[in-house]
Amino acid sequence: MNAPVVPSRALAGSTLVEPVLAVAGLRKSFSDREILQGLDFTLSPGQSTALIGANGSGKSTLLRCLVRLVEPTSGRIAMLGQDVVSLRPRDLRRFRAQVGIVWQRHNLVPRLSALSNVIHGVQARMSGPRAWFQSLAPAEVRAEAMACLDRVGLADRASARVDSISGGQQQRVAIARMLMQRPAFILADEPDASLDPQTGQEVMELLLGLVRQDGLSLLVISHRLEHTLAYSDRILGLANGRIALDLPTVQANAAALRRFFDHEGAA
Ligand SMILES: Nc1ncnc2c1ncn2[C@@H]1O[C@H](COP(=O)(O)OP(=O)(O)OP(=O)(O)O)[C@@H](O)[C@H]1O
Repeated sequence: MNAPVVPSRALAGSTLVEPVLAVAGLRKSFSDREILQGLDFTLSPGQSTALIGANGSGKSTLLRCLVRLVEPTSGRIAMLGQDVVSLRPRDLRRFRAQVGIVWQRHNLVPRLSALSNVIHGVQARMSGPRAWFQSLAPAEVRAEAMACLDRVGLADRASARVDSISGGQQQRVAIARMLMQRPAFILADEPDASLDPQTGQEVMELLLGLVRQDGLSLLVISHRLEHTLAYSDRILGLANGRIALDLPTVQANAAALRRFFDHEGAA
């Protein structure tokens, strides 16, 4: 039987803070390979947490399990006050609408404008043609989409076709689209991959700004050591199917982290 998730309270200064995420005994197997071998951790709200580990250590699997894009084999997940594993399909959809996901590949519609793509983000909250077509979107949705584009520094490219803007700008449009969901929690799976160093840095800065200025919580996978050190408050390291590292970023030692990136602990 699964252990109940009792969100342990974390002390932040003198205030008791409810975790935004509590994971207990999380396991995931593919065929006979157990990739996640019983993970336990909690995250406090309003923090940026970096998830690191060697190729194949299970980072993406963990992220996907948190929103049940991959079904956990066993274990408990409490996120944003929801018992995620027990959610039925309709409630699962509602829950997912509160979680913004940023992928390495952003799946924008290339021939549509940046603004139209951002408007599509409202589908998490609204269905039908009004969520699909810029011309049918209510004025308040269009205004909110413009505000999201402005938040990512692209208000002046609203009418540009997505296939005419740079890779970094496309990633920003994807982040603006995700903001249309009004998420409370962001999961980001290598948002800085396939971008040049400067652009990757700008995207990471943007995500950290959402934590610092907008109070969102972020769990971000990055293969770049310098980004992990610069853009997180806490670092979780996966190795051999377990959480093998958990420390505040200010205490991190670059050489010790390097081993996680290079070879340590594929599952
Ligand atoms: N749907 C699946 N079916 C079978 N095996 C899978 C599936 N998804 C992932 N795996 C395997 O699980 C292991 C962990 O994969 P995962 O993508 O989670 O690792 P990762 O740490 O994110 O790797 P990377 O850093 O290379 O992206 C890998 O061996 C992978 O091949």
